[in-house]
Amino acid sequence: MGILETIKDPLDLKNVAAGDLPGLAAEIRDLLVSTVARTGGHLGPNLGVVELTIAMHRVFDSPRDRLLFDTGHQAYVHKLLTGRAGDFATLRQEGGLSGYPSRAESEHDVIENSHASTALSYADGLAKAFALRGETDRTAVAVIGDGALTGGMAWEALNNIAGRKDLPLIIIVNDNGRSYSPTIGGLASHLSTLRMTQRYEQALELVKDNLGRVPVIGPPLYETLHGVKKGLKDIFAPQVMFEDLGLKYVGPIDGHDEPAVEAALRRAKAYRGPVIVHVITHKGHGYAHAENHDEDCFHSPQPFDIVTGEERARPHSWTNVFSEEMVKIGAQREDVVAITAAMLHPTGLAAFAEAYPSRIYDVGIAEQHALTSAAGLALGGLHPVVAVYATFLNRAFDQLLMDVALHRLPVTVVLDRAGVTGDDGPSHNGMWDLSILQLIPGLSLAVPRDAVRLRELLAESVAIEDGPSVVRFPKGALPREIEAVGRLGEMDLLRAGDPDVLLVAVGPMAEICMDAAALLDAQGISATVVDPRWVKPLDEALVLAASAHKLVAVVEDGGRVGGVGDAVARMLRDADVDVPVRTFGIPQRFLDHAKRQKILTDIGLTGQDLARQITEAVARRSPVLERHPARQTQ
Ligand SMILES: Cc1ncc(C[n+]2csc(CCOP(=O)(O)OP(=O)(O)O)c2C)c(N)n1
Ligand SMILES: CC(=O)[C@@H](O)[C@H](O)COP(=O)(O)O
Ligand SMILES: [Mg+2]
Repeated sequence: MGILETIKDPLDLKNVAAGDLPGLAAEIRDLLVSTVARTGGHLGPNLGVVELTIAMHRVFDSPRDRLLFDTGHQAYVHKLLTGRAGDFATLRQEGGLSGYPSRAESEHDVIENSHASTALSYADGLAKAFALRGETDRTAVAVIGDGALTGGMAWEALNNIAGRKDLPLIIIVNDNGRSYSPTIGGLASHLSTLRMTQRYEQALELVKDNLGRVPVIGPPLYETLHGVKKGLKDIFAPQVMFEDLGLKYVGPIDGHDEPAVEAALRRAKAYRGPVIVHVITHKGHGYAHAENHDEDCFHSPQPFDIVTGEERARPHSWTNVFSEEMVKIGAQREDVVAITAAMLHPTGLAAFAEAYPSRIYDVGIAEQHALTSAAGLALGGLHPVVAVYATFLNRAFDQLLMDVALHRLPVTVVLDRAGVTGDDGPSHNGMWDLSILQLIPGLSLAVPRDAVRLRELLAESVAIEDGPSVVRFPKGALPREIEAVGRLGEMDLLRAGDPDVLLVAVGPMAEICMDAAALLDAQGISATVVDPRWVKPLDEALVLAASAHKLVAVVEDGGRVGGVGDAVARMLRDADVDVPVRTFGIPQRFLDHAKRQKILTDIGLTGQDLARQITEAVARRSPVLERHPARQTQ
């Protein structure tokens, strides 16, 4: 029996002999690699925190102490140590373990995240709550990566935490020098100076030796540690930064030396005030294919071959088309620059960066800054293209509204992973943008239905110079191309029908709308299909088209509340066109993780389901169909 099998609860881990911990770490790594090779997932980040997570659970008493993982993508080891090793094979599968902390899964999971840079704020609040309730024995512990530490919220939290010297709150900076790519910016340079210096090994030894000697209680202990640190301070300037913020600093600690991490955490815990423990780890540690993976150390690989490290081929995707197109646009337009929030490769901007290295800005995990910095670039005479995942744009709503749109600035935002993404669960689905973007005055919003339209609409978007434009597309493989049979204003007519139903197909929903139309035809219901291409502003031609039909059905891969369907209904109301409008989209709830296609099927976004629902709707409204109910069941 392996050691991991004996750990049903963190308490069991505390009883494992120190000499057995390297064996446990090796077991965990094997399980991480063999599982993620099959399921895909966040391998590199988790391989890097094996010893750190073991040490955390040996030192703290979860769930009485609260262990928080920023972003949450590196919580697999935590899951394994909190009674979920037996279920680990179900990772990221429908009904199985989530790829992030999940409150439904375990009392040891406190927050459900995946959006970076929030954990310190949660920890701040928890520590304040413990204090106010007199629960003085409890400690809030947050692990945050060097990447997540580039996010503005983390610094807002640090500022507050530094203001409350009485709160027992431990911030573990898991510094592996990388987000996906190497982490950028002044903070990253500070940290990397510390890591890269030739005297780093010497420093680790010095800290380790001194940690071994100091007593394990209270502030006097910290003063001893402080003395150690002051000694280091002479050698390394960068750590002064945290001290200058007023936060106690312990480190740097070799994050793969479990006893050293444990010792540092015990001392930090004993201090009973806010402490930063700076831990140096290697992303992908212990699996050579991850460690040597230049692009992102297997940050989140597809399923892969364990021996060769070769990932399952990714299909030609929307991201690839955007990537190619950006290089072309860059050649034609010297004023076009691009911004990524620490996701150069996943957003497809790497090719642009290679072609035009002076025109790419990686701003770190800082979507708010990305948008307002884009506004500045636009004020300076450039046309920025900001590429982010749709769900992360939520962060920067106010910046897009007030800093870009109010100033009518030419900024193009490109939203990848729009609509249902699936495997990453509720926080990753890009189901908010179609609703929140409808609120922004002067913003133009394009939704391409296929690769041809993505090229077309991206070109049209960067040509807009009097306000922001957005292009959004989903995760994964490109759909089949659907050619227009005509044009209605700016809209593409995909299928001409008689005046029964007008299907408004929002971008990639065109495919299922065409399927539905064919099925409806077989039921004797004629459907016209239009793709508006621009869902904001909506084309006036839609009013005329709608008034010529008995029912309008809008189909979108966004939340139903406030989305395109609602915009169409409002437009028709305002024009006094009295045609019923049905909206089909993502129900306004948090969707559990599952495969994207499975979720789309479950929520009725398939040709067959649409046809069924529209048939029912028509039947409810049409006297003809009511008189001939048999037609409904054909
Ligand atoms: C707000 C937000 N923007 C972007 C991302 C995408 N993202 C996920 S993990 C990651 C890098 C995280 O780096 P770090 O915090 O250093 O953790 P590591 O993976 O290196 O352990 C990024 C950019 C995100 N999760 N949240
Ligand atoms: C944690 C995070 O935000 C990313 O790592 C994300 O999970 C990647 O998603 P994709 O696999 O769709 O690029
Ligand atoms: Mg990192």
